[in-house]
Amino acid sequence: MALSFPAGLAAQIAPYLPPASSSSPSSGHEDASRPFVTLTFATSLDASLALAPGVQTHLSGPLSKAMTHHLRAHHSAILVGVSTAVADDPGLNCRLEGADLARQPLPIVLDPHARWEVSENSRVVQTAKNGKGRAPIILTARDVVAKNDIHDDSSILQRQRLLEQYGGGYITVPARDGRFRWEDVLAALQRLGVRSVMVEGGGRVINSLLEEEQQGLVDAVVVTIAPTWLGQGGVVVSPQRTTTATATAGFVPPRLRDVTWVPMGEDVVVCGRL
Ligand SMILES: NC(=O)c1ccc[n+]([C@@H]2O[C@H](COP(=O)([O-])OP(=O)(O)OC[C@H]3O[C@@H](n4cnc5c(N)ncnc54)[C@H](O)[C@@H]3O)[C@@H](O)[C@H]2O)c1
Ligand SMILES: Nc1nc(=O)c(N)c(NC[C@H](O)[C@H](O)[C@H](O)COP(=O)(O)O)[nH]1
Repeated sequence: MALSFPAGLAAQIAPYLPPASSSSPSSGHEDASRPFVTLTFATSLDASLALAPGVQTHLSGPLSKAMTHHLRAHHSAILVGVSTAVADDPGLNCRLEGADLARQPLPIVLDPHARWEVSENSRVVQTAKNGKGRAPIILTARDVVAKNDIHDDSSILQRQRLLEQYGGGYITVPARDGRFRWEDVLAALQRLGVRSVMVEGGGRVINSLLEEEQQGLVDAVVVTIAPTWLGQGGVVVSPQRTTTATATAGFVPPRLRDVTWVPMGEDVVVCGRL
């Protein structure tokens, strides 16, 4: 069913959206060499994204869910980690009333080891096939693809061919110990023509972007807080402190600035900048 997001709420979120064009003076995003980055997710009162790894948990109420789709309509890409793609089988499209293909964001999946067995049955592929969204681009570690693409029958190549039919595919990014540097991820997106990306999760993706040395890459933060406790054992947002920071008495924890709290039904959405 198509979602709708009230104009009054949209006006309160507007200052945190990426600029319509990179030359907009209101953006606060001076660096045209990389895309505008919005970090956004829904959390419980105990900072959980899901009841357990691999379990999809609906936290957002109808209004904050519509807000997420409003954000999707204003970004050129949506990024998730492979465990979210596997757990949720997401559509990764904008399902707002009147959203047309021209305004659909490009789904990006961080999958260094090419673990996601994306197929014709995956919801994101079905969505692209039905003209309701775009096929995903999967970012894979350079050495993983190098090992596989010499075999014509390798499953990565089959998946690549499937995705290419709909305009998606794999691209490779340098990795160290199976991890990409966010600068390299953003540079790859920039080369694809992505001007703005919303990073939706899951836990490992969010925590890695909130590590001290990566925070400078985040332009806006939009977090939905739902009035529930998921309990221990969930997927928790709690970034690693660096060794020096932990050992230093004067450690100043990261804090949002330019903060706006927007009640949305039973949830509250907190917007800010890092
Ligand atoms: N509430 C929400 O807003 C929300 C949003 C997204 C996902 N989720 C939930 O979160 C759970 C998944 O979260 P998770 O933490 O298990 O996994 P995840 O979705 O963060 O994916 C983790 C994987 O992504 C890749 N990855 C992450 N950062 C990387 C980096 N810097 N470089 C290279 N690869 C990187 C790695 O392969 C890693 O194993 C699911 O249960 C899903 O339903 C909730
Ligand atoms: N805003 C938000 N509220 C939630 O309660 C929840 N579980 C997610 N999860 C984020 C995740 O990135 C995607 O929303 C899902 O993977 C589903 O994506 P689709 O709707 O199928 O496109 N996001």
